Amino acid sequence: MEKLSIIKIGGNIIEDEASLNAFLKLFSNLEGKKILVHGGGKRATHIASKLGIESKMVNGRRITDAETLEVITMVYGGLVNKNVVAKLQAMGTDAIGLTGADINSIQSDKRPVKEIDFGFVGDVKKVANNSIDKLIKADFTPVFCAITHDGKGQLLNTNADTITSTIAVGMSELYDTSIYYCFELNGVLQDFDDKDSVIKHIDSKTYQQLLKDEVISDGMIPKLDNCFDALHNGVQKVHIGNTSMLTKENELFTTITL
Ligand SMILES: Nc1ncnc2c1ncn2[C@@H]1O[C@H](COP(=O)(O)OP(=O)(O)O)[C@@H](O)[C@H]1O
Ligand SMILES: CC(=O)N[C@@H](CCC(=O)OP(=O)(O)O)C(=O)O
Repeated sequence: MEKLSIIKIGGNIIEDEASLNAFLKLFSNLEGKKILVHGGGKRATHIASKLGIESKMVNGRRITDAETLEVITMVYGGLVNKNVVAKLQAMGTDAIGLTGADINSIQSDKRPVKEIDFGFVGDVKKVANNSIDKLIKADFTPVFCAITHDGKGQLLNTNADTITSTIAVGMSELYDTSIYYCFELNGVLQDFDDKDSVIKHIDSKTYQQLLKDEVISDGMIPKLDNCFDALHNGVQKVHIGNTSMLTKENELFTTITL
């Protein structure tokens, strides 16, 4: 099978113009078939606050009422996505920006209300791998933002890490698929105060121990859950690290296996 890399960039990279440009240069030069997924949670929180809208997060997920959905649609689907696409075009990569509604690429169900009502948040149901593959085969580079739809006209907010793992699972029917979660740190850290204390390898067993020892917290827990979901469902390899892990020179990052 041909190789496909799915690369996700976190909100802190997007916030820093120099880091974003450096990452996009690496991404642009990366050989082989590739898909980019971006978040932008920080930017959404910032712009919402300028509009007088308070952001509420529960378990790392944004409570998305109708007003917040308008903000995230403008920020993820517009501002961030189109800037990234324009920068990639300037670097010679024929990028196409997408939400999950475009070419019906990612359908989701509105999250059912249990203890918490997350509002317009979607849990991914179906990835149109063959439609996405048409773009890839035509030599376009898809750039996805953190928005899906329910197929009935409703846009839904969906965490970018989850979008990454579910696209990767869908595409693994067609390609030998690897995920690269790029963020501002060098990888999953043993000691949060020592930025070089990267845990080079995590498997299901060591993950349970890390949880028990409270070495990982916050956004890292759903990120790792997404990694294991992907590995259980056909994805070959998952990596977490800073953007330079996309180069052959950097060997300091975390690899996740089952
Ligand atoms: N052991 C750990 N190593 C690295 N990051 C950790 C660890 N435990 C918690 N984290 C937190 O997880 C965050 C990454 O998750 P998240 O904010 O969802 O990422 P992203 O920037 O990719 O959206 C880091 O910024 C860090 O604050
Ligand atoms: C439902 C939900 O929480 N969606 C996320 C989507 C953005 C995202 O995931 O951005 P980062 O990768 O930059 O965190 C949010 O609105 O914050």
